[in-house]
Formats: sequence, structure tokens, C-alpha cells
Amino acid sequence: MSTSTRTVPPPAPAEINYSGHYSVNPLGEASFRSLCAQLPRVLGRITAMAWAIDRRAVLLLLTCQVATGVSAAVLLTATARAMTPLLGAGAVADRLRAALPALVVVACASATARTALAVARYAERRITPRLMTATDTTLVEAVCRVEAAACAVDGFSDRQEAAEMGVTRTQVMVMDAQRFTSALIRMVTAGAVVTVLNPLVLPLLLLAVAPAAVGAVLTARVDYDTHYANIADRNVRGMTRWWATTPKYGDEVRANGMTDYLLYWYRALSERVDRRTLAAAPRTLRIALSSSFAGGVFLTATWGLLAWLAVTGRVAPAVAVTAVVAVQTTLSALSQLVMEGAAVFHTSLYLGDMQAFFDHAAERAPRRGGAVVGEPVEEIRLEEVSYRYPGKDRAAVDGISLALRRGEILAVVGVNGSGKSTLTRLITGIYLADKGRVVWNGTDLADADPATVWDNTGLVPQIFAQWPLRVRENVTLGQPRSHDDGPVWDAVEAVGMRESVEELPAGLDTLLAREIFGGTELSGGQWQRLACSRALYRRPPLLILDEPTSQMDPHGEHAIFEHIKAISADRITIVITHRLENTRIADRIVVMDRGRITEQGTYDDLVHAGGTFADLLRLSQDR
Ligand SMILES: Nc1ncnc2c1ncn2[C@@H]1O[C@H](COP(=O)(O)OP(=O)(O)OP(=O)(O)O)[C@@H](O)[C@H]1O
Repeated sequence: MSTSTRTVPPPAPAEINYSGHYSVNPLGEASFRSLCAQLPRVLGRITAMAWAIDRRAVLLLLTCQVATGVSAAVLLTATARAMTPLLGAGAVADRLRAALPALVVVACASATARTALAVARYAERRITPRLMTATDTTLVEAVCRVEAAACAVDGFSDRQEAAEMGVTRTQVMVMDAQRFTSALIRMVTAGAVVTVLNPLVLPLLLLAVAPAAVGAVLTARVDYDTHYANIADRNVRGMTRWWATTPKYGDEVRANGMTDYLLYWYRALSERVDRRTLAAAPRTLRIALSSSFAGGVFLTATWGLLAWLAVTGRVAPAVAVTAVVAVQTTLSALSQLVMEGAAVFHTSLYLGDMQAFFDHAAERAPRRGGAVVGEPVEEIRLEEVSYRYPGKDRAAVDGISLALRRGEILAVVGVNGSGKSTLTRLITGIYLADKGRVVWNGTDLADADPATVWDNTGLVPQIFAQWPLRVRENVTLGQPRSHDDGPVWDAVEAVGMRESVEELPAGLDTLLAREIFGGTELSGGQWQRLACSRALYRRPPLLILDEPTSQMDPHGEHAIFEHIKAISADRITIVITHRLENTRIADRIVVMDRGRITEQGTYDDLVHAGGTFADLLRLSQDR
């Protein structure tokens, strides 16, 4: 990029607004009262989740809550009892002696309350890490197990991002719930004592903290609204961060001058997120100011009432002192109740997202029936099979019928986007056909347990994984653990990599995770050879290779195609390739165009047919 063009900022990343199933902010439809009414249900859910993790810790936590409440009541009652002799007539020593039993009770109640708090923290720490792990694992499993087609739906990854927030929130969830219930219990007990002293004080105190309660919930609501609006941008920002910083794309990013562009995107997205967050700040300030003002007015009235009761002799001085302590206790419990209630409410919003995602994923888990595909796989038949990706106008595969038999090598060719890879996803049952059937040995894939189908497949996709593991695992991943390296070396040999692997510092034990934990890095073609050896190692009844040699030198390409031919008698083999010379090994070639099969036959048939195949072959040789 020249200096002049560098000064022109690239277009800002698109604002993403979904209009489908995922676009509904759950807060938009809920009233304030209904949200507050959710609190008991949320507390119940948190308890149930914690119960499933560690019953003993939950029981311990509940016992501590009860202990906290009881000690608060005992403390206040004993304080009242101690005040009468302390503030009465007589020598100080006599008054102290008279108050001593009650003071001992006060000290014991305080010690119990503090011990209960410490033990409650311990119990919470026993639950939280495992709860987080459990929800996190559930999330990962939910994503791994959904139908592949569900992930292609717009907004899926944003909902996943929202659910991740729910998982993160489990870190403070139990603590919030514990603090909330402990404040509730303290408030009820202290409130009862206050009410006994004078029935007017408690309603006034409630009025004093009510504005803070409303304010806290409204603030949580504003925070969540902002979070909700930011989900998509945060998601894209996270991806941009990865694109810009991963060494995987480092060469391309640097040599193509993309750094400025990506950084601009990253900044633009961050600013957009910040702008929304800042726009919410005046709203939260208004809420905080008005709730503080209203709370202050009611609090002044409460203290005024107490002063008036004491000054006019309507309550004894000892009772007035206890009332001060009780009011302070009630007030702090109420404030904590409000704060923690808002936190639980806040948590409930994210938990709602998490649960909604889990429900959504569960609805989209494969439900294909438990039929088991018979072995060996003798025949795979496609009957008028069609598939259209979500949001696309045109079918990627459109009414294809095809029969494949064991021992046959089928080559699939066609221009980019003609539907070749989609066809392999339908044959392997990664996607289920919208129309028509894919039948393995007479079993419709729509009725078959996908795991039993995938036990019989080996696939080298166009974009294959480079697992940051040892060479051995890169070959055996997905297979039961074997203690015999013989078959691993066979698979490595089949792709012409024996010598290269032997030269690695630790042979099959060499770590291929240079960017992450260290080890060695392979070349692009070597990685592709390894991906092929992974599929070959499985010795699958259905072997599919989608552009398997696109990065390989002629040696590698030759070795692989020779091997495919040599092992073809025991399986069905499908090869997708743009290097048409490679299709010579196929028993049959199908040519695809716009999702349909337009030609089929042997290499010689098609070369002389004067159709697309002959045309593509001529172009590939025209240099
Ligand atoms: N995950 C997806 N979501 C939406 N559309 C898709 C997806 N994958 C492929 N398509 C669309 O389906 C059509 C067929 O794509 P497919 O990848 O099957 O073509 P192909 O023949 O394998 O192409 P190539 O030779 O480039 O690999 C294309 O129009 C493509 O845009």
C-alpha cells in the first residue's frame, strides 16, 4: 500500500444486526416486576446447580446462613439486655458486672457470625471452581454436539459468545447468592428486633433503601442492554485480534500490508463498543443520583423519628441505643441485600443467555435415530439429494442421484463453488439432505446414529487441521489409543514422509506446536501429507480426499495417488481435485456445475466428450 492510500481509512467494519431468532433482547420483553419476581427462581437454580456439584458444601453454606441470622438476632437482643444495666444508675463496676452475662453473649454471637462467614466463604470456594468447569464443559460439549448445519445459522456464534458470559459469571454467582441470602436473613432478624422496639422504624428503613434497590436493578438493566448491544462487535473484535496477532497469518498480514487495516478495524470496533458503553454512563448517573436523593430523604426521616422518640421520652435511653445498633444493622443488611439482589438479578440475565443457548443447542443435537450402518460398507446411494445453506437462494447440491460401490474410485471435478465439498458433507452425513436420501447399505443416514457412520469414514478436507500435538497424535487422533507404532509408520510411509519424520529431533514424538508450546514446524506440504496419513491410518471403508495434494510436490502427489489406488479394493474412495490428470486413477469421474452432475464417465470418455471436462483439461494445459 502506498503512503497516499495509507492515509485514506478503510471502510469501517459493518454493524451487525440480526433480524432472526437471535435478535430478541430478553430484557426488551420483560417488565421490571417480572424481572424482580425472577430472583427466587434464579436463587433456586443456582442452588440446584451447586447441589449437583457438591451437596455437602451446599449444606454447609445453608447452615452458615442460618447461623448468621440467628447470631444477628441474639446479638441485638443481648445488646438491648446489656444496655439496661449499663445505662442505669449505680457504680460503673456494678453496672458492668450486671451487664457481663449479656456482654458475653454479644461477644459469642459476634464470634459465631464471623466464623459462619469464614466457613461460608470456604464452602463457596469449594463449589465455584467446579461449577465453572461444569458449565464451561457443558458449553464446549453443546457446541461440539450440535448438527453442523446449526452452526452455519446467522448469529449462532454471537449467542455462543453471550453464553460464554454466563459461564464467566458462574465465578461470582454462588458468592452473590450466598451474600444475598445472608443479607436477607440478617435483615429479617434485625428488622424483627427493630419492629419490636418501634413498629414505625422498619417501614421507614425499607423506604430508605427502596430507591437504592430500584436504582441498582435499573443500572444492572442498563449494563445488560449495553452488553447485549455489544455482543456482535465484541465477537468480531475477538476474531480480528486473533487474525492480527496469530503467527499463522503473520506472513500474509505483514507482506500484504494488512497490519494497519486490521489495527484500524480493531480500534474501530473497540471505539464502537466504548461509545455504547459511554452512552450508557449518563443514564446510570441519573439513576444513581435520583436513587441516592430519595434514599437520603427517607433515611433522614428515620433518624429524625428515632431522635424524636428518645427526646420525648417515648423510648427509654437503653432502648434508644439498641435501636441505633439495630437500625445500623438493618440498614447495612438492607444495603447489602439491595446490592447483592441486583448482582443476582444481573447474573440471572447472563445465566438466561447461557441456558437459552444450551436449550437451543440441545434442540439442535442430532436426532437421527439409532440405526447402525451394516459393515462392510458395500454401497452408498444418493437419491435426488438436495441441500441449500441457510440464507442462500440457491441449492449448493441440487437433485443429485449417484451410486457408489465398494472397490470403486470416484473423482469429482467442477469449477469453484459447484458443490463438490457440499456433496462430500452429504455423503458422510455431516449435513443431512433437505430433500432426497443418502443411503448406506440400505440405511438412510437420516435414521442412522452419526457416530456409527463416522466410524466408517476418513476425510481429508480442503482446510485441514494442524494439530499442535506430537507427530504420532497428528496421525492417530480420533482413533483408539494404540501402543503399536507399526501402523503409524505405515501411514507415514504411504504419504512419503518416513524420511522426513525420521529426521525430526524426536521422530514420532516430535512436538509440532512451535507457536504454542514449542517443538518443530512443518512445511505446508508436509502438513498436508500428515493430514492424508491421518485419514489413511483409519483404513476407512469410505475415504474422501478433497484437494488432498494441492500443496504437495510431485513426489508426494505421486505417492499418495499410487497408495490410494493400491488400497482401493477394500473401500469406496472419492477424490475431489482440480488437477485433472489425477482423475486418471478413477473408475468414474463426475463433473459438477451449480450443484448438479452435468457429465460423467471414464477419463477417456470425458476427454473426448467435448464438454466441461475437456474444456477444463484444455485450459489446464494451455500455457
Ligand atoms: N458453510 C457454508 N455456508 C453457506 N454457504 C456455503 C457454505 N459452504 C459452501 N457454501 C456455498 O455452497 C456452494 C458450493 O460450495 P462448495 O464448497 O460445495 O463448492 P466446491 O465445489 O467444493 O468449491 P471449491 O472448488 O471452491 O472447493 C457455494 O456457492 C458456496 O458459496
